[in-house]
Amino acid sequence: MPTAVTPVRQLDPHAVTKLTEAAQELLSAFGGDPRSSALIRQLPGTAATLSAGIRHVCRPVDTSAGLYVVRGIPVDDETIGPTPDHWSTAGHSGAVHDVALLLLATVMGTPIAWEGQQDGRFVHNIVPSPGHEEEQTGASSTVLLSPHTEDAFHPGRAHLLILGCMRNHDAVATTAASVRQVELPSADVELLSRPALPILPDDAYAEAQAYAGTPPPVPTLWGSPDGLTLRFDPAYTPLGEATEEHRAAYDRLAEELSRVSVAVSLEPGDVLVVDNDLVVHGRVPFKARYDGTDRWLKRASVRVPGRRTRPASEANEHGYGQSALEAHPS
Ligand SMILES: O=C(O)CCC(=O)C(=O)O
Ligand SMILES: [Fe+2]
Repeated sequence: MPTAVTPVRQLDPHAVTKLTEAAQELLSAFGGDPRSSALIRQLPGTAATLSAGIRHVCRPVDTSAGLYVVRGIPVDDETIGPTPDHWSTAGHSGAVHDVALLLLATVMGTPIAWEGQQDGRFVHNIVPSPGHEEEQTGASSTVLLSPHTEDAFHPGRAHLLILGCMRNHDAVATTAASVRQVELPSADVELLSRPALPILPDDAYAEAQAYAGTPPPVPTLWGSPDGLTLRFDPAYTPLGEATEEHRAAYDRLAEELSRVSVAVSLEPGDVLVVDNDLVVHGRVPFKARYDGTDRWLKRASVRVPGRRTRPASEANEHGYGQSALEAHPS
């Protein structure tokens, strides 16, 4: 896999100071709790005070790679404390980074959360957890986290996925592959644009997995007015139910995604922004230490109002009984 030539957008020191101060002020005003609903309500007001420089850095993706890294935010390895060994024990650790991430997310669109995931938090902690090593979720480690669209099972999934790096001593790479860089015969694109198979809720959504409704078949590719987009999660797609022809086309897409895949090894302070309609992401395997020094990411999800990257038919999907909560009305 080639090492990423990732577009990097550098924040100037002035912008970083402003962002960090704004995050700190918000946090102090709401008792140090980044989950405070009053703090979440205040995000648009505070985000509106951020500089034109930050707004420019947070502009939409502008290359076929479909992603970028925002660089320049300092992370103090001491202050953030040890890496938690489960999202549920993260408490307020690294809270100022939660708020900074939410401010950037609010400049880009509307942050969303899921009641059924990480207790409804708007910022998830992605850490390796004992007992979850081999899952296809953010908590795994020893297995390859295969390339996927985030929350692919759901029509309300994020347009943008944001991963903020707190710690990554072993330079464990996130992988990313853009559909805008694959080369596929038009017959494959046509076939994969038909709704043939459902995408089932992933292991991070226990409640949705128990949903009784019939899983709706969804297209894998879609020629949107803004270009080709994808919705892809092979680990949760019942490929055995597809025709041989369909499966072969799906496999060719997977191979192409693997061919164009890049490895992005995040450094503390890096904020990776992935366009979830263009890019599938995953992670290479690694060995967790469980000694407080493990890799630690913070994740936010964003809806971008007015986007035309999804087929209209998605509006009829039940979403397995899950719904996303928006941080503020879009
Ligand atoms: O750990 C990573 O780099 C990515 C994990 C992942 O798939 C996610 O956070 O959505
Ligand atoms: Fe993911």
